[in-house]
Amino acid sequence: MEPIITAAAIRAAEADWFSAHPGGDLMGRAAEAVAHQTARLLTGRESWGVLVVAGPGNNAGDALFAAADLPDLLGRSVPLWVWPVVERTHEDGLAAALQAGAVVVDAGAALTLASGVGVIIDGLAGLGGRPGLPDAALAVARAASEAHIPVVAVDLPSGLVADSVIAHPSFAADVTVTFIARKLAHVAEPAASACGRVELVDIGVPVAMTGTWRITADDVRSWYPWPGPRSDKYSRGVVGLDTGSLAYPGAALLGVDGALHTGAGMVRYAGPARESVLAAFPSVVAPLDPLAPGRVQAWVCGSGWPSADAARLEHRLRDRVPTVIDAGALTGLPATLPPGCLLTPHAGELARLLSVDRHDVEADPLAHARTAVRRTGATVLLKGATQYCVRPDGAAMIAEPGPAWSATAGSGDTLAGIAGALLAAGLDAWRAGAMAASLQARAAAILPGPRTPSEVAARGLPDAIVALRAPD
Ligand SMILES: NC(=O)C1=CN([C@@H]2O[C@H](COP(=O)(O)OP(=O)(O)OC[C@H]3O[C@@H](n4cnc5c(N)ncnc54)[C@H](O)[C@@H]3O)[C@@H](O)[C@H]2O)[C@@H](O)CC1
Repeated sequence: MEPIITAAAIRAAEADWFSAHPGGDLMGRAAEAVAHQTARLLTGRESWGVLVVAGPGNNAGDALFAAADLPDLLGRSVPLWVWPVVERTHEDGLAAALQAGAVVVDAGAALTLASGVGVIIDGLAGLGGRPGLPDAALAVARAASEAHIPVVAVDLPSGLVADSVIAHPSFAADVTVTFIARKLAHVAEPAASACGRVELVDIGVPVAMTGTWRITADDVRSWYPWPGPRSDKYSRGVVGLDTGSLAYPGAALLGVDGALHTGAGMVRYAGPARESVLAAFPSVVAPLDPLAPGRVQAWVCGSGWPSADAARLEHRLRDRVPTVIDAGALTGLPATLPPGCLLTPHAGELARLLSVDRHDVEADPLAHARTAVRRTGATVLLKGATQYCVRPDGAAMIAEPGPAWSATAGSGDTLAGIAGALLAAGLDAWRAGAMAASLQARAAAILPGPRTPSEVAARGLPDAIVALRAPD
C-alpha cells in the first residue's frame, strides 16, 4: 500500500526534518528533479525556451532553481523567461534564474510565450495553493493547453488543492513532480486528470501516515487468493448470490459472471433468476427453493433488486457471513449490520444513504464514505471514476483506476460478484473491496473499447488474474 498524505502532514514532516537538519537544503533536491523532468520534455522539441510561472512561495523556489539548473544539465544555453505572477517571488530562486540568463517578463509577454515556448514550469502554487487561478494565469494556462505546450507542474498543478479531488480551474500538466508522498489530488479524479504523469521524488523526508492509502500492483498480486495443490472448492470459497428480480434478471447473471471469473470455488445462486442463471452457467448450484439452507462463505445481495427488501436482506444476514450489500439493498439497512459487511454504493446511492446532495459526495467522496462507515459500522466501497474503500476504523484505500469505458450499466453488478468471490475466499472486506475494483479495472484495461460487463468479466478477468503472475 502506498500512503496518500495530506498537505498538513507534509508540512509537519518538513518542519521536523528542518529541526533535525538545521540549514538543510530540500529545495535543491526538489529543483533537481523538476529540472530533470523539464529537460526530458525539452528534448526533441523545436522550441528550446522555458517559461517559469512563478508565485510567491517555495513552490516558485523549486521552479526557479530548476530553470537555473537547465543549462548545465543540458550542456548548452537555454532561453529562460520568468513571469512573476506576484510582486515578490522567491528571491533566491529568482536570483539563481537571472544568473542563468533568465529574462523577467510581464503577463502580456507570458501569454505570447505560452503558445510558443518549449516547456512551461508551473511554479505558481503548490501545497499552499488556493482553489482556481487569477485571470492572467488562467489565460496563460489555457493558451498553453490550446497550443499543446508541455507543462511541468511543481508539486501539483496550480489551481488545484492538494487534499481535494475537485478540478478547479488550473494548469493542465503533462508531468507533475511531487515530493515525499502523493497527495489526494494526484490520484483522485477529476483533479488527477490535470496532473498528467505524476513523478514521486523521495527527498529524504520521513512522513507520518494519515490513514489513506493507494493499492499497489504488489498488493493486488499478493492478496489475490491463489489456489494451491491442496485447494478444493470449499477452501477456495463458496459465494452465494441473492440478486436479480423479475424486473432485472440481468443483474443476477452479471454478478454470477463476476464471481465465477474471479475464481470462486463454487457459486450458489438463490434468487428469482434461477432459470436464466443455470442456462448461462451450468456450474452454478441453484436450489429450487431459494430459501433452502446451503453452505456459503459470503453472500452478495441487492444487485437488481427493484427496491429495498428488508426481509430479504435480513434473511441472508442471519448466516452471519461477510456480505456484499449492493444497489437495492442499500436502502432499508437494519440498525446494526453483522461484522464483515461491504456496502458498494455509487455517489448517488451514498447521497441517498446519507440524505445529502450527490454533488456534496462528489466534492468530498472520502469524507462522505467515512461518514457512511461511522453510521453503518460496515466497510464502504464508494464506486466511481476513483473508487474508495473505507473500513470501520476510517482507513481508506484507493483502488487502481480503470478506463473510462468501464462506466456502463451492469459493471456494478459484476463488481459485486467479484467482491463476493474475494470475501468467500477469506479476504477481509477492506481488501476485498479495493481488490475487486482493481481487478475489474485491470480486466477492462486489457480489453479496451466499448465492451459489455460480461465480456470484461469472462474474457478480461481471467487474463488479468493470470497476468498478475507473469514476469514483469
Ligand atoms: N518546505 C520546504 O522547504 C520545501 C517546500 N517545497 C515546495 O514548497 C511548496 C510549499 O511552499 P509554500 O508553503 O511557500 O506554498 P506555495 O509555494 O504553494 O505558495 C503559497 C503562496 O501562493 C499563493 N497562492 C496560492 N494559491 C494560489 C493560486 N491558486 N493562484 C495564485 N497564487 C496562489 C498564496 O497566496 C501563497 O502566498 C511545496 O508545494 C513544494 O513545491 C519543496 O521545495 C520541498 C521542500
